[in-house]
Amino acid sequence: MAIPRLTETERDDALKGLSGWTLSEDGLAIEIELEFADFNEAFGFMARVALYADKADHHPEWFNVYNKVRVRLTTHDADGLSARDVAMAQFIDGIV
Ligand SMILES: C[C@H](O)[C@H](O)[C@H]1CNC2=NC(N)=NC(=O)C2=N1
Repeated sequence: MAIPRLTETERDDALKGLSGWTLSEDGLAIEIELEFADFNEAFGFMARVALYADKADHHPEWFNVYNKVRVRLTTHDADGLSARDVAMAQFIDGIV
């Protein structure tokens, strides 16, 4: 399903409303590095995001080592950032 890509203005406005996220070098994704108390907390976070992702049919690209989780959000079907990425980032901001 084709999902519209955000315009540059929409993208920059969206980033202003998020906390801790940065635009990737290629401009196609937003990224964040999160640090938790321990692995248990980190994995619990990942479990919550996984349930959101499954429901939203929108999946993060992420990397976890012990208590750190790096999350990259992009919309493959849009070859760039879409509203789904912003919604997921807002969800993540709300639970960390
Ligand atoms: C078939 C399935 O609905 C699509 O592949 C969904 C799955 N999850 C997805 N996740 C992300 N990040 N981008 C997508 O374009 C996407 N598309």
